[in-house]
Amino acid sequence: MLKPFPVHSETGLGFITMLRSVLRPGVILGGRRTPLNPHGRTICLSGREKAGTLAFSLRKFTQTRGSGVMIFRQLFDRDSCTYTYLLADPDTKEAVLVDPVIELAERDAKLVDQMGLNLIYVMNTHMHADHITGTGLLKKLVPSCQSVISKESGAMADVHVEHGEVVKFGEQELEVRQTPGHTNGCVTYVCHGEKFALTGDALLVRGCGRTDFQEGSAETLYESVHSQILSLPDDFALYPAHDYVGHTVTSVAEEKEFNPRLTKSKEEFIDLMNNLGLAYPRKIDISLPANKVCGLYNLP
Ligand SMILES: N[C@@H](CCC(=O)N[C@@H](CSS)C(=O)NCC(=O)O)C(=O)O
Ligand SMILES: [Fe+2]
Repeated sequence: MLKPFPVHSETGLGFITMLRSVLRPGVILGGRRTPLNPHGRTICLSGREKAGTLAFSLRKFTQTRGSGVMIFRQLFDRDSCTYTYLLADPDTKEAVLVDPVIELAERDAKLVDQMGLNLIYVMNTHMHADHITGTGLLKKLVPSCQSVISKESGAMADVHVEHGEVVKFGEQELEVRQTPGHTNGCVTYVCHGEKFALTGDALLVRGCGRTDFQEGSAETLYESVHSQILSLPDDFALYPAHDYVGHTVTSVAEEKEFNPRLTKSKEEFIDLMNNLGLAYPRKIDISLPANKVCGLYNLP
């Protein structure tokens, strides 16, 4: 049975307060209270949902879960369909950006400034092949921040992280989990306190990263995703680095049930991934050399 996944709040209202505001007393379906959307319209439940499945995403400025509070923003690049994440500790104001895009580095720096945050790390989940990372430009725009990427990526950075290490900003923590297969340097950043993971291109919503370049391996990806991501608790939210059809977030439970690639056997998965027949990313020839030096290459 799916459980609702965590909500990352953007208004300063607590999780419970927000849930109360969308739960209308007395609306029960199949023995469960039925959430309404903020406009008061009942969400229509499919057959599967009526059987007890309800997954929904509500997003506000800050989120309180237990004693943990984190500022969480998901930002989007329409050209490369990349998600960039801004995470911050509201008490110390320390912030990190994950997977920024060079064309939108000024947008990201402006948001950090407007929110009064102190950007300490600009991080990447892997060496991207489809766009130039905003890391180098952000380091110019916010000189005090440091770049972060995995040691395995082979890319230049101020800080190289390895499996099991923890990135701290204020009281917030991200565990580094090595999830190779899309590239050999891919990592997933897991936030246990807020119950979510930033999966990069290892796991996409109802999909996964391709494995046909950058030392990709379908077998390795299958093992990484199952052992390091889908082994997290069912209600962990999973945020990808890309989405091409409009999804924003998923959960461990959803992907274990609905991912059309990763619910297959390992042999079927390898066969599928080795026959995707995708065109190479348009910008691969400029992105890889630039990202090897954390996007500092030929900066304007
Ligand atoms: N059309 C895009 C590239 C699309 C693409 O290859 N995406 C990658 C992630 S970026 S390295 C991927 O792994 N896709 C998985 C899939 O199943 O599509 C462009 O030209 O940039
Ligand atoms: Fe990628």
